[in-house]
Amino acid sequence: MGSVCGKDQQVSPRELEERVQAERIDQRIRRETKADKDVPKKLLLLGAGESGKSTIFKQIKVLFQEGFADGERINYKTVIYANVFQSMKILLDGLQEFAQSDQEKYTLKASNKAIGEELAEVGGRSELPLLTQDYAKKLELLWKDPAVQAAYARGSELQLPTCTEYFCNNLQRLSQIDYVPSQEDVLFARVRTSGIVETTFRPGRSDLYKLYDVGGQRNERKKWIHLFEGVTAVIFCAALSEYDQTLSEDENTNRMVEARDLFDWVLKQSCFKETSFLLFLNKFDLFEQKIHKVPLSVCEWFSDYKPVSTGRAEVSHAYQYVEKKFREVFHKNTNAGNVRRVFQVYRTTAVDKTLVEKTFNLVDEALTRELLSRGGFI
Ligand SMILES: Nc1nc2c(ncn2[C@@H]2O[C@H](COP(=O)(O)OP(=O)(O)OP(=O)(O)O)[C@@H](O)[C@H]2O)c(=O)[nH]1
Ligand SMILES: [Mg+2]
Repeated sequence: MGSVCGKDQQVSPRELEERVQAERIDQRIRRETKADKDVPKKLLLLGAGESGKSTIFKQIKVLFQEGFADGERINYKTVIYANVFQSMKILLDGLQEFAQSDQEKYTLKASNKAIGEELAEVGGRSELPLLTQDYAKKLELLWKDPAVQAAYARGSELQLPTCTEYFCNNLQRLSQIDYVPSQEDVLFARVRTSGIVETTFRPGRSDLYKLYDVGGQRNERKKWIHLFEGVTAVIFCAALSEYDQTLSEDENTNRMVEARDLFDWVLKQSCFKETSFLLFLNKFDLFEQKIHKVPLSVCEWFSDYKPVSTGRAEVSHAYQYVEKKFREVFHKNTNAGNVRRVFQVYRTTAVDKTLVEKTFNLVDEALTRELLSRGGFI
């Protein structure tokens, strides 16, 4: 705000008094925010399995820390290879199941049958091999086989990892002798989180944050409770595109319904009465593809959804509907008078670095504004 007295200006006593007052507030903000900058604000990433929490966590390292060094990326090679072999094994098992009702559509080309048998056996081993160029050629033949593509189109019924298409479209590159995974490959690599991981970061010149990532599958959730004290904000991830999928740990429960019930449960926790909630409606890239093929109403929570049109307008209409449903859950659990519990919804694609950076700038802005408002500064 600068000096209270301009050189050439005539200032009335009332104006002077206002300026002195403003300068005092400014000084207090500067003092207190400087002290606060060194005390990390606690952020929890919560959400069901495969909603994208660890991918957001990895992006923090890429965006606000040193990224993944060569050595760390090389360590991801075995994870990526395991993702590839397991994806193919799931697709080949799926073929067998689907072939029972449509033999012709779900049978491999005669020239690929022997390769299919070999790779189904490899994919089932507990110790998976390295992806040699020979394996990559065979996997590529299978991936392009119309029967495998038909099974992939029904991937929602198969518990296929989200990264299947990304890695299967890059088999040649992945199998080069000197292959070192790129930062993007690391973001797509799927490892189920078990336990709790934490990191401290500062986006730009802003506040210091401590971010916690947890395992989202049901058997992991009992560990969450140890983190619930002193939380500035919960980042709740829900995968938008999984409205037609069931849980990998319980094939009778729809993933979106699980996300709703989990969100509801987290909101009810007494430690979070005044905690801010940042809802990341994630996997938007996959949602916008799927919405044209699978009606939103297949999910029981969205049974009354009516599409309005086709194309981009429909994507946006469907997204807004889902956002509204989550907002209802938040408001059902939050008294109208509780202005302290800030709620923001973000449409995210966790594998998109630029978008995650923009989202975190918005998150930082929202949390800073909210903390200033709590301190009575604004
Ligand atoms: N295409 C796409 N893939 C995503 C997105 N977000 C996450 N993924 C992929 O989805 C898979 C699962 O993501 P994770 O970040 O491991 O999910 P999680 O919530 O940590 O899962 P748990 O550790 O089991 O709780 C990974 O292969 C990610 O690369 C997204 O927005 N778009
Ligand atoms: Mg995880």
